[in-house]
Amino acid sequence: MGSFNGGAKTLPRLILVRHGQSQWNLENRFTGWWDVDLTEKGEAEAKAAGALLAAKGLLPTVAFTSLQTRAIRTLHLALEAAGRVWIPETKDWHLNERHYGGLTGLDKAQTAAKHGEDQVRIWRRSFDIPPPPQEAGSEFDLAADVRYAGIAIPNTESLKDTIARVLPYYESAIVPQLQAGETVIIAAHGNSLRALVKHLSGISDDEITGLEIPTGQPIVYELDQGMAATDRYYLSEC
Ligand SMILES: O=C(O)[C@@H](CO)OP(=O)(O)O
Repeated sequence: MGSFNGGAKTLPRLILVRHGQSQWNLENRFTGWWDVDLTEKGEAEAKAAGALLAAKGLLPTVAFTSLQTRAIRTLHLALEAAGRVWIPETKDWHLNERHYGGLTGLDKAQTAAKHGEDQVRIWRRSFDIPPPPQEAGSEFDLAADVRYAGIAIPNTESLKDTIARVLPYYESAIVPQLQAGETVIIAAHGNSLRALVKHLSGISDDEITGLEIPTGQPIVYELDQGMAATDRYYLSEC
C-alpha cells in the first residue's frame, strides 16, 4: 500500500496503539489501573509507532487516551514523532486498563506459583471471571487519587466488565468523530483495546481470550459510514 491522504476527510480510519513497555510489564507485575510509567524501551516503541504513522502518511486528526501515564505518554511521543502534537486530544478513564483488583502489584510468576497456572490464566484471560476484589485502603487503592474524583472506581474487572464501560464510551465519544471523517488514534491498554477489537472485528467471547495486542504496534481499522470494519491490519505490515 502507498501513502494515505495526510488527513483530508475521507472514509473514517481508526488507529489503535497499545502503550509501549511499562515498568511493570518489564517487572512482570499485574498493573491494571496502577499508574506506572514507560521504560526506555516503551518510549522507543512509542516514538517508532509515530514515525511509522508519518512514514505511511497515516496522520491522525483527533486523539483519545486513558487517564494513565503510560498511555498518555505513548500518545504524546507518537504524535511528536508524527508531527501531530497539535491535534485535539481527550483523556478519559473509560479507556483505562482493566482493573486488576486484589492482584494489582503482585508478581505474575509468583502468583502462578502460589495459585497455579490455570487459576492465573482464568484471572488474566477468562471473559467474565474477575480477579479477587481489591480491599479498600490497600496499598494500591486509588480512592485518594484526585484524577478519579467523582468516579466510582471499580475494585476489580473482568474483560466483560471492561467492555461494558469501553464500548458505550466508544459509541458516544469516538464514533461521532469517525462519522465526521476524522482519522482517530486511540492510545490505550491491552484489555481496553481488546474490548474494541472484539467489537469491531466481531470476535466471540471464547476467541477474544486468545487475542494478544502487542505494545507500540499501530492497528488500523478502515470503516464504512455505518462504522462497520471493512479492513484491519498492522500498519507495519501494509
Ligand atoms: O497487568 C496488566 O494490567 C495487563 C497488561 O499488561 O496484563 P495482562 O496481560 O495480564 O492482561
